[in-house]
This record gives sequence, structure tokens and C-alpha cells, in this order.
Amino acid sequence: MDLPLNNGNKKTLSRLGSSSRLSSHHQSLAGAPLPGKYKTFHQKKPERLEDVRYNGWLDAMKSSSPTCAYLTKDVGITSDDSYSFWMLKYPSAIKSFEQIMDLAHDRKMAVFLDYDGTLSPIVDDPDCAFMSEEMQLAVKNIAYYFPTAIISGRSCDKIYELVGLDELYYAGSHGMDIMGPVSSNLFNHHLKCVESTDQQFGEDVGLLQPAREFLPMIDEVFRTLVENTKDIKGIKVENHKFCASIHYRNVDEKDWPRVAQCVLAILEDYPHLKITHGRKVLEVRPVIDWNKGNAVEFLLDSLSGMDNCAGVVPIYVGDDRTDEDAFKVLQARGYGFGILVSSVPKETNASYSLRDTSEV
Ligand SMILES: O=P(O)(O)OC[C@H]1O[C@H](O[C@H]2O[C@H](CO)[C@@H](O)[C@H](O)[C@H]2O)[C@H](O)[C@@H](O)[C@@H]1O
Repeated sequence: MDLPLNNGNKKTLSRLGSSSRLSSHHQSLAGAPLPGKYKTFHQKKPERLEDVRYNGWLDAMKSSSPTCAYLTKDVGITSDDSYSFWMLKYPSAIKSFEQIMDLAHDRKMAVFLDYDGTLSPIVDDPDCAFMSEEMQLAVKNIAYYFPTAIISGRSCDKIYELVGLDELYYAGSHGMDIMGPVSSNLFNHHLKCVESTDQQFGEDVGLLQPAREFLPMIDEVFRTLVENTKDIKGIKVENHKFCASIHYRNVDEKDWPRVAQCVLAILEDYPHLKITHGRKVLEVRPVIDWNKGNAVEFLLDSLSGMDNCAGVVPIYVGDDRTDEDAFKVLQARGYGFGILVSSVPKETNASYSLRDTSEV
């Protein structure tokens, strides 16, 4: 079954709290022999604080969510100048609206939206990142006309709680937790992915969780991180099911090396995990070849049907490094519109830009 394109009687992929009810038949993840106990004891010596300072981690931590001053102070141009110059390459999606509509012409469209920094402004407390009523209405209206998915680093449950719309598709944990139609060819052919079945909304649904075997490991890591960072003032650790997020936005910069060290120590113990950088957040996730880009490909193919995937024009709006994987997919397909939300010039694989959530 293809996911319906017409909203009239749309069966949604939402209501994601039901995963525990799902019966699953797994296939092992290639290249990830997981120990019974999830921790693997040190294979290398942990890095010293000095190492942490020099291995680029702190630079990466500082440059995430950069301010205008950070980007322009050394080159002697104003932030307005540099932004205008940057927009020559990444024009405003608002100003290009007619052009985008012309290019999309009479083809079906699918809309993919990141959450934090795209639908809700970045705020200090991740638990208070709410979208405005106006934004919620806008997303609801979009979903009336086009299949619309939220692709977030947060867990599906959390993102559903924040967005609260049944008519959307949700992919949480950076795309590692997707619900889709079990009859889709993709569920049959994605060998590296977990496949589950359940009766929901009167339809069979499949659960695509390519990192399912990592679930207990991430839980263990989350608890370890909470314990090991408890003395760092301002730190916040979140469990997003298939990844753990370590927020240092509210940590004094002098303590950032301690944050980095705690997170690096995890890699020593869990060689099947990796770390990615977001906006003032480090994220521990499984070393699998799966990201927001794969989630977009999967959903796009499901939405449009395997035989007709070239017919659907995707629009992806996102603000973060993790969204670049999705922009790359659109770029590689050679059609669709990647739109970066940023108030400062950034290297990106998107084609258009928007300044902030109000422009979204
Ligand atoms: O993929 P997204 O939906 O953009 O999620 C990315 C991360 O968003 C959240 O953190 C970010 O937003 C917070 C609220 O504005 C902010 O306080 C934090 O500094 C940002 O990194 C979320 O908490 C993370 O788990 C997501 O991975």
C-alpha cells in the first residue's frame, strides 16, 4: 500500500507511542556485533583533557550555533553584507516562491520539516521549545494539501507531543524511528532495517527502526551520561530512544572540556556508537549508515510509490548540520528544494534560505 497523498481519508503514521505493542522480526545490523552486556571495556586509553582541547572537539562545540559576530569578526565586513552576499548563492525561498512553484509545476509535492530551529525557535530549555499556534496551523494546512513529515533528532514520542498533529508522518531519532506502510516495497527490501507489523487505524503499518538492537545500549549510555555529568552545572542529557543528546548550551564555557571528556569516554566504552554535533548539543548515536537523508528517501519512496517516485517533488526545510544529509539526498536526486533556515551565512547543501522560524 502506498501512503495516501490525498488528505481526505489519510491514514497517518503518527501515534507513535505504540511501538511496544509491535511484534517484530529483526534482521541483524550488518557490522554491529553487539555484546550481551552493552559496554565494551577500554580498548584504548581514554583521552586526556589536553587531547580533548587539541583534537578539534572544542572548536566544533564553539562553532555550533554560531553568532553573527563569530562568523564575521575576522573579515572586517558587516553581518548584513555577508548575509546579502551569501544569499546570492542561497536565495530567499520566499522571494523565489513563484520560481519554485513553476519548477514544481503540476507535480505532486511532499513536505519534510525539521522541528527545532525550523518550526520552533531555539530556546535555552529543550523542554520549552514549543511551536506557535500560528505555526501549528500553517503545518496543519500544509498537511491538508501535501503529505507532510517531521524529521527530527528528538524521539518520535517527544516530537509528536510537541507538534500534536495526527495528520503528519513522524520520523524521530534522526530518522532511526519511522512508521510506514508494511506493504511498501521498501519494507521488504531494506535488508538492514527492522520490520514490524501492527494493526493501526485499520491498516497494517511497518516500523522502520534500523538501529533497534541499540535500544538497550542507548538507554545504558543515557543513564551513564546522566551520572557522569551530574556535577556539571547547566548540563542536560536527553534520551531520544536511538540517540542520547548532551546539551551544553547552559554550561559555562570553562566546563566544556569536561563535557567533551565525559562524552568521549563513552566512545571508549562503546565502540559501536558515534558522536555528532548539533546546535550546542553533542549526540551519541549508533554507528550505522542511516540518517535524516535515508529517512527522507524512505518516506519519499513510500509516499510516491516505488514505480512513480520521480513524480514527487520534495521540499525539505531544516536548520541544522543533521539536515545537511537530507539536503544532500535532494541534491543527488537532482530535483526537490532544500531550504536552509539560518540567520547567518553557512556552508550548506540546500538551494534556498530562510532567515528564521517566522519566515518558515
Ligand atoms: O532535528 P531537530 O528537530 O532540529 O532536533 C535537533 C535537536 O533539537 C533540540 O535541541 C536544540 O533545540 C533546543 C530547543 O530550542 C536547544 O535548547 C538546543 O540547544 C538545541 O540543540 C533537542 O533537544 C535535541 O535533542 C535535538 O537533537
